[in-house]
Amino acid sequence: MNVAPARLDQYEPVKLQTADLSVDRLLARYGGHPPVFSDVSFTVGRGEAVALIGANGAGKSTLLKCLLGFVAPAGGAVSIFGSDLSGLRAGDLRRLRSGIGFVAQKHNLVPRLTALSNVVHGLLAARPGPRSWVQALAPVDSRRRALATLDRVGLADLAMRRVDSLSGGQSQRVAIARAVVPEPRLVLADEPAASLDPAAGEVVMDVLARVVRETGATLVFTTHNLAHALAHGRRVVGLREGTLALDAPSHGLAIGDLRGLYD
Ligand SMILES: Nc1ncnc2c1ncn2[C@@H]1O[C@H](COP(=O)(O)OP(=O)(O)OP(=O)(O)O)[C@@H](O)[C@H]1O
Repeated sequence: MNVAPARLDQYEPVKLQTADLSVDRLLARYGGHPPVFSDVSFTVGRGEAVALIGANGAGKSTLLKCLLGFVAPAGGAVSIFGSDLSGLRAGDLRRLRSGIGFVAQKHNLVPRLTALSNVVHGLLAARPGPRSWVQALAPVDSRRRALATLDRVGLADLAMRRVDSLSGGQSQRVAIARAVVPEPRLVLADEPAASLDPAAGEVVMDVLARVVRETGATLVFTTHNLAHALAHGRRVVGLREGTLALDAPSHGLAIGDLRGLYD
């Protein structure tokens, strides 16, 4: 992989005070297994969109789990919104997580509920404790916000349809609406288009990137689709052989530059 050192040198790191997340010499492992990766450091600035790529098993999902605090670092540190996750108590970690929107490869919507109800749930889930009761007592406001968000992902017409009657691409757009309706400062997406056909995948990635950009939120998404990585990531971060092998602005990269990550 010959792009890594040059690209890392070229890249001007974002200033720490504007960072929404930073990963410093991160080492992740499961139990007594060898590390998934080590010495991974990068910073993502407020409002940036970053694509995270790498071969199967490189550790992309593990890295997202570290960012959410579901996998504790075995070495190094993860900071989100300026807080070192290792220093947070469980309640504070839960609160921090509730400020992060998450889109999974397979949507985790409630199939028997309408698209609208699923998006309303996104609002309630983001307000743990007594405030969720406040929302529950103000369903008109919640439904109005949820409907406006469904409109932004192009699904206002299908708001009252049960999710189990929607296509995979439509469901994934509902999942995006559910993730962004509380206006999170950070959105993480783990292969959001991977289970869709190419056309639906394009639509989902376009919608995700646009809606996140419109809210000014920061986006980190994993993908195996290198065209999606270059089109929707302002930066591309690559994992290979257990460490960071690429961190570069996407505008100077071509798909061929990324193939070395998969050798
Ligand atoms: N809960 C777990 N317990 C033990 N090992 C795990 C666990 N989750 C993942 N791994 C291992 O960690 C490594 C990285 O997995 P991870 O899912 O993070 O990779 P990935 O880059 O997201 O892969 P893919 O592109 O296939 O989704 C793999 O070797 C995987 O088998």
